Amino acid sequence: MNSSRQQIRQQIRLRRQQLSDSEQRLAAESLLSQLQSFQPFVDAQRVGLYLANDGEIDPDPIIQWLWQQQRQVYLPLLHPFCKGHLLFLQYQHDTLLIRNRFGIPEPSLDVTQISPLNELDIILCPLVAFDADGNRLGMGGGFYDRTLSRWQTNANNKPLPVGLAHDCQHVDSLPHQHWDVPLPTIITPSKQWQWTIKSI
Ligand SMILES: Nc1nc2c(c(=O)[nH]1)N(C=O)[C@@H](CNc1ccc(C(=O)N[C@@H](CCC(=O)O)C(=O)O)cc1)CN2
Ligand SMILES: Nc1ncnc2c1ncn2[C@@H]1O[C@H](COP(=O)(O)OP(=O)(O)OP(=O)(O)O)[C@@H](O)[C@H]1O
Repeated sequence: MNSSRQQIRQQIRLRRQQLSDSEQRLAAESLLSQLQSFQPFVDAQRVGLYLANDGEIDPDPIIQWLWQQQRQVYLPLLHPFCKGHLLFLQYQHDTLLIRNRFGIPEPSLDVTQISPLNELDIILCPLVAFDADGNRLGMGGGFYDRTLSRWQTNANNKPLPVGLAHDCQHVDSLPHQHWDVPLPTIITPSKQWQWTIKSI
């Protein structure tokens, strides 16, 4: 089970790393257009995002649009004490970014900039692969699984998780584990995938 997760991870990571710069730019612009017709995104004031790494679809056009619209953007920071957990800190033009141990830029720890998770309206998540049932395979740290594990039971059902991916990250089916959190929506440059998630 684990080795096949690992194999899929490697295969799909390679696939997205091989996209050219112009394919990446086009994908990123198309993704913003898709989101602009997704109502929960249009209504969101506080949005969790990420900075592109490893060939991930680049949220930069989304971030620029949100800033223009005076919405708030939050980025993940690896929790300094709580292994495997993320904090979300506000990202503004002048936010100081420092590379984490994976080489991904993240805001430096400033407690005044932290948002409680359930005060984010929506969280746009990176992923490595997704399948026809909305199962998500990530980089393997379990960070987003832990972050999203309680969204459905939060009183306000926030934040709404939405996966972002290139079309080539879709696979027929993924082996999943009990801690995997299926996503109700995944958006690619060409399509909005929606699933009804059974309430728990
Ligand atoms: N852009 C982005 N930011 C993110 C994530 C992500 O998937 N994408 N994360 C989502 O969880 C968290 C970071 N998780 C990550 C987990 C593993 C690796 C990684 O490159 N692993 C290497 C091994 C590195 C090592 O162990 O030193 C590898 O698999 O090659 C990167 C990020 C938080 N920030
Ligand atoms: N909700 C959780 N509570 C405790 N441990 C968890 C939870 N979710 C995942 N884990 C642990 O994290 C490890 C990695 O999980 P998994 O391979 O599913 O990560 P991933 O979804 O690929 O990564 P990520 O969410 O960071 O993008 C697993 O070994 C699992 O034990």
